[in-house]
Amino acid sequence: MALVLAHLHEHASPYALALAIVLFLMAVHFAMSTSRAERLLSKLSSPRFKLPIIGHLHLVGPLPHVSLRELARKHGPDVMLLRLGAVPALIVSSPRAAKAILRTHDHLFASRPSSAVGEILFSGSTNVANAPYGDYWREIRKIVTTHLLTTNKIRSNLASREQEVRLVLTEVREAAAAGTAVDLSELLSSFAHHVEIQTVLGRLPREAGWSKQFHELLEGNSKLLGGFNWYDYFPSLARLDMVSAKAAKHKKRWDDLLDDLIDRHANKPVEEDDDKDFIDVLLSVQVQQEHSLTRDNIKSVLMDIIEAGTATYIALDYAMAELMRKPQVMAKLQAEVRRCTNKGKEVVNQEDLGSMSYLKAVMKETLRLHPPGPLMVPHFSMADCDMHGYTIPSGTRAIVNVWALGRDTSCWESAEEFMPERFMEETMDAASDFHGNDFRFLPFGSGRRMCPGVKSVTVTFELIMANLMYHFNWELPKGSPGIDMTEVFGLDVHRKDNLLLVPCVAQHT
Ligand code: HEM
Repeated sequence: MALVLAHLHEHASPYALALAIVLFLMAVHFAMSTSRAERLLSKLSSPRFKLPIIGHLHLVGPLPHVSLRELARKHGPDVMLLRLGAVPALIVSSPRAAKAILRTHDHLFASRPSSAVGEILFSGSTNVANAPYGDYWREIRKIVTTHLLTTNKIRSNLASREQEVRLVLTEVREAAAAGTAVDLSELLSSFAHHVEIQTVLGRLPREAGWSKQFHELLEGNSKLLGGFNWYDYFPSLARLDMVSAKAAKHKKRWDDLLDDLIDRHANKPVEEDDDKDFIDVLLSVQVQQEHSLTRDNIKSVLMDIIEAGTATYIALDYAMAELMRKPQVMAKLQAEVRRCTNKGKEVVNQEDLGSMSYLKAVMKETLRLHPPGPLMVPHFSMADCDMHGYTIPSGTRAIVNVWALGRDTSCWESAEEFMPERFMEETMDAASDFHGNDFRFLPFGSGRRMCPGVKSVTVTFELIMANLMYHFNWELPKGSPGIDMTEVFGLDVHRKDNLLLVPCVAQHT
């Protein structure tokens, strides 16, 4: 390069020479910073068997949370470095390391890595979950937490939640009367998504077609964004037309639906503050110009909220599956719910839930064993930091294996067993919660990027579970081989098979 510059010095114009010098300096800077980051990362523990181009990707099986735990046991129980294609990733597998990333260095690790497909689907990653750390993320996160996920708003949405519960109960009662099985997975999925759709669209009358469209769109998201996607690890390939075109086509379908819904809201007057659904809120924020939100920003945030129903459904499905595998736990839960609810109630409501401590323990235990996002959403560092004697360079992706934390045998007794009692008052783990303070148990994450939906999910989970326990007894269909807990890894981790159960109306009601 120096020879080329000397040659240019003799023969080229001053302008070309200046340009060449700038390019040369940029190349030197890039090479130096890359090699510095590489040097720092190479000090971290890492599996030896790395292949050209794909790095360690071949060591990650179809259930990445499981393979990462096995690899961590051998190569880095706290942290290890994996080369996932072109991307170095810090795999965090112990409470101590999770605390370092999500508390001690939370301010440095609070960004998100960019994802080529996420950029297209969320109009430049302008949803809350994918937005890089900065002013824009702070603004939209504040809008979501102050207008949608407050205790008051959750309380004012209770009527619509209870209405969704009623619809589920009606379907289950019909199956009970006919003596047939219900597809509880399907029913819970539709319930959890409707709760979120209702929050977003509340003011519009329910139209059956939307639900189907949202369902298809969410499935599309899961296919494009789910799993250990190769295009996240080979960013330059992701820009190839094939992937981009698919994502752009899918995004167009989201746009058509959301634009229609936003237009309908914009053309209808809103009277009371309490009647405002989330689209109203976002539109009024836009009109008052409190924040510079574009329509694309609004659509990205709506997609986040609608997507969130999936994790709630997965938690409910696992809870019912575990209860069916442990009839004594189900009986104990039913006894509590029936004891704490007045006889003959049509719907167990939020006031009844307060004293149901075993129900709360069942939710915690479900999320300990089956966090719907076992690897959370990746974090991304914005500056160098020192951790356990290593310097982690800026621009490193961190993947926290919360599934492995929840099953760590050095932290939990009988770690693989579904035992809600561990979270009851008389035990050591009773004080443990999922609000991001116990680093053994992080189904909602911790720190600045922690899930803002915790309170909302808790109410939804408790309400529907209490009602299913209060009104019905449950059995497996005749000849059923039992509950299959085989998992599938996608955008979230869920059970492979749908849960088919035969309900029977409980006599006490
Ligand atoms: C069982 C249900 C749910 C689980 C297990 C769950 C879990 C998570 C996790 C692990 C994260 C990433 C945390 C991190 O990176 O540190 C997250 C982020 C997020 N969740 Fe949830 N979530 C659930 C339901 C919901 C609901 C119902 C909503 C809203 C209505 C919601 C809204 C969000 C948003 C907006 C983010 C992005 C936060 C950010 O990046 O700043 N989630 N969630």
